Parts: sequence; C-alpha cells; structure tokens
Amino acid sequence: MNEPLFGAEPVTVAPGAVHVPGWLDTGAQRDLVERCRQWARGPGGMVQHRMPRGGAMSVRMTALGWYWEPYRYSRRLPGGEPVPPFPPVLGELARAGVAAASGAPPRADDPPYDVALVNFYDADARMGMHQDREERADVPVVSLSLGDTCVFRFGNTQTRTRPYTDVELGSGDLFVFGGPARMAYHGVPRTRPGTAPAGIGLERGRLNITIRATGLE
Ligand SMILES: O=C(O)CCC(=O)C(=O)O
Ligand SMILES: [Fe+2]
Repeated sequence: MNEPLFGAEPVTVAPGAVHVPGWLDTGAQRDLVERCRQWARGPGGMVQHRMPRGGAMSVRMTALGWYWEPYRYSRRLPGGEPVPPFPPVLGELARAGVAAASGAPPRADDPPYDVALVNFYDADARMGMHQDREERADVPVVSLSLGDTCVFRFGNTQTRTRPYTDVELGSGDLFVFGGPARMAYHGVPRTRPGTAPAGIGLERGRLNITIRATGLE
C-alpha cells in the first residue's frame, strides 16, 4: 500500500496539467510538514473560511505572502497585521516543480511566485470544484501533497462537471497546472484517511500547498 514512487515519470493528465508521483522524498516531506506546523502557528492561524453564501469550507488554511479569503487576495490579515512573508524555499520548489513537470525551466519573464496557500484536510474535509482565478498572472500553479492520499478531480475550463479525470495524489506528489489547464476547474472530493506514510511527521490528515504567482503589486 502506498509504495513510494521516487523518481516516477510525469503523467500528463490534460494539456498543461502534469502529475509527478513521489516527487519529494521522505526527508523533503518531513521538512515541509515541519515548516507547515510553524506556518500554522503564525499570526494568520489555520482558518476555516466562510463562503459568500455562508457555508464554511471544511479545509483549514493558512496563507503566506498574500492573505486569501473567498475570493480575493489582501496584503493584510483581517486583524490588520501584515501577512507572513512568502518563504523563498517555496519559490524554489515551485520553479523546480515546473521544470520537473514540463522538462523546461520556468519562463524567465514570468511574474515571481509570491503566495502559498497551505490547506489541511481532516478525514472529512473536501474541496468543491473551483478555479484558481484570483491571480492576475498566467503562471502555472504548483501543488505539493503531504500525508493522506486524496482523490484530486481535474476537470475542464468550462464547467464544474464532466469531463474530468480523478487522480490519486499521494504524499510527496507534485501536480502542476498551467497553460491551457491554468483555469481548469478542480477539487478534492475525498481523502483516504490512514494512508499517510510513516516518517514524515504527519500521523493523520492531508496537507496541500499550492504555490502561485498573483501578478499583483
Ligand atoms: O488540496 C488540493 O490538492 C487542491 C487545493 C486547491 O485546489 C486550492 O487550494 O485551491
Ligand atoms: Fe484550487
């Protein structure tokens, strides 16, 4: 169960959307889990956002570089404090992730990666189909998964519904979507509790980090 696939080949899920299973080795995953714990203890905390219609999101989230809430970015936390800085290590991972997924380095003139959203899923959490569309820059989104495996549903740019592809995202997996897939609807219909690997410091639940370029000043 859940055999690590270090060095696995990229799988193209849709044009512009690439899954690289087992991209992060156990040590890199453990390091990121520990960093996520520190970020979660920051001034922003792990927030369960309310949607515009009033329902609460089931994931808990913290933001680095820019604060995100449905559906906008801000420079300050709701209490007025500055947002914790965007960690340079995540910019490096994002650029390396784009290279691993596409086989080519990121475009030199692209706006820089400047925001990361860290999501925690408990056994019941999920995320509905949505687009990542608060960014102004057309730069690939880089997603890193840690802990429990999830079903990641990757759809099309037109509708929340079919056609879509369900991909199992395991701990250490990289998923990059850019170009024609940048505005595709995607979501997490379920996680698979109890599938997290030993040795990364996350006994239960799933962490996902999406690294993005806002293109905002
Ligand atoms: O948890 C995931 O794999 C996806 C997260 C996501 O789509 C988002 O944060 O916008
Ligand atoms: Fe998303």
